[in-house]
Amino acid sequence: MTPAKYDVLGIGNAIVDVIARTDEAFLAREGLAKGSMSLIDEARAETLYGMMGPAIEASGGSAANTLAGLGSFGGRAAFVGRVKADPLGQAFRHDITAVGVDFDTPAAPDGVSTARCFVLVTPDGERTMSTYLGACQALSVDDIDEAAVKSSKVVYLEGYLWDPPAAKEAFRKAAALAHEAGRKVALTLSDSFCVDRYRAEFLALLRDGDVDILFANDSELKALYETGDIDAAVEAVARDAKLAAVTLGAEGCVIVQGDERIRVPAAPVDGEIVDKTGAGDLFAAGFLYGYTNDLDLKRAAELGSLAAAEVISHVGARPQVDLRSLAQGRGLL
Ligand SMILES: OC[C@H]1O[C@H](O)[C@H](O)[C@@H]1O
Repeated sequence: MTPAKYDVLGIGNAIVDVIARTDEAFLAREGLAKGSMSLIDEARAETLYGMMGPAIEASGGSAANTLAGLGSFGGRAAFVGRVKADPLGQAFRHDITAVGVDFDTPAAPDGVSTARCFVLVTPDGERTMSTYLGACQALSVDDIDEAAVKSSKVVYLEGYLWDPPAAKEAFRKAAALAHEAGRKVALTLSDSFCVDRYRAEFLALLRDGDVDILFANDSELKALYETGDIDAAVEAVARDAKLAAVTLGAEGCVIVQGDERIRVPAAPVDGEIVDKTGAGDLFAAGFLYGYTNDLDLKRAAELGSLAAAEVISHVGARPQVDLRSLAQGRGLL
């Protein structure tokens, strides 16, 4: 196999987050299920924005957050996703390339605007997201660069890609190309409601061997197997997935490979939990950095836990410190 250019090539929705604090009463009034991601249209996006308190805008998007984290660890990453040639699209491109991630997907010159995710953060740090997909809906198979995919150790795909109509074909093409080249395919389940929408397809991807590494949090995994029992869900995923990294919030994580279970505690958070947005994305960043740089699974999970703890200590889903230095300071690299 030829040497890889990238550790990870990620394909995902290119989104700018609009983040504001809120309270439980607002969520209830607006019919928003706490902790979930729901899709909204442009009219609803404008209404919601009008009702939100003071907000900050910051680049987001689940897979993009993961790649930004991977870059911060010193990994080599590329992103595929669609923005429009508008100010938010330019900001998204600036932020991801500024952390060293290659992003060559051209911006759509016209049509709907760059995607926005309205992130409402309650006092307990939980985030509730409403996403207007905008320009992401134009992502298609034509955006998949065969050479880049084949030259990446891992192709990382977000479950949210099942929402924009043409993106799942891009997803399937990238996965097939990666396997043709002897590379690995990773999938994050993204959100328990997303799992509810596409459960059968996600299970088929696992059972057909289209996915080599699965990322899920406890609610996503329980949704996948339609059980309230996380231990039962872990045993089920052990049968279906070659390798799974399951995050369990304050309980840390468990890495599942055949009969092996590697449990790693949550890393301590510096101060209080401010905003849980991006916790799973940054866990995946650390894990994939370790995995693609030949560290053992336990160390990879420790890097994931460290990155997740950093991102929930502040507002926004991208790291605010150099993760490589942080990991070196903790003796993990
Ligand atoms: O996982 C968090 C991300 O999901 C949504 O896609 C938001 O953009 C946010 O940054």
